[in-house]
Amino acid sequence: MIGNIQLKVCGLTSAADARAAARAGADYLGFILWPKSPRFLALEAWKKLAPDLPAGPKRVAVMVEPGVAELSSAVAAGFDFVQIHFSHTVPLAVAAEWSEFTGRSRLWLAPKLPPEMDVAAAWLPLADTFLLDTFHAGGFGGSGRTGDWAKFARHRAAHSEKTWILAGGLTPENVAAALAASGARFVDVNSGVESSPGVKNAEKLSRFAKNVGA
Ligand SMILES: O=C(O)c1ccccc1N[C@@H]1O[C@H](COP(=O)(O)O)[C@@H](O)[C@H]1O
Repeated sequence: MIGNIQLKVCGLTSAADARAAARAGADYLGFILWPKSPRFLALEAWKKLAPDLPAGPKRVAVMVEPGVAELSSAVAAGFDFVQIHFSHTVPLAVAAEWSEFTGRSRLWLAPKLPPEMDVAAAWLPLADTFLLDTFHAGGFGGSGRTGDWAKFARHRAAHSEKTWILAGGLTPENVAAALAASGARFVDVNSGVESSPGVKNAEKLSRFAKNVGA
């Protein structure tokens, strides 16, 4: 926690970067289990890494539309939370299955929302936490592009019983403006604190944390 802001640092692939994130004040460490990501960490690699991770921050598996077997393997591997990115066209029954499997308190839903679309009312009971990332037609996350901060503020105000995480293109340079415009109390940073995909930059991380607290 930095001031009253919770921080997740995502896209980690090494223990050294996880320690740097923890030193910067991360409450959550994210590991991307999606093979198409340039920050992909295979589950076997995660299992080797886990004993060297810093104590304290919670561990988040980031997945894209997982099947139940895949989800089951991730949960069994010791993650505290599962963040699932998915197309808005995924049937509700599939999302309900994710929720039944993890329980709503461990599930972070990250719907891929076209600009004109809001979080569907039917998804809300499935998870306690929602992550709003920038829409980009060609992918699921890690775009490095900023999103619609007013839309985030609207969702947060309309459903204040949920935890809302702001993601998408956050950097040391824009995070203070993003917090002010969105009202977010929980941010997720990824490519904005990297030297290259999957490799974090300690100087950017500490500047990001400083600006979160400013
Ligand atoms: O980073 C990825 O490659 C990725 C792939 C698939 C799903 C999620 C992914 N990353 C998530 O994207 C957001 C924002 O990233 P960025 O700051 O715009 O680079 C973040 O939640 C990551 O967890």
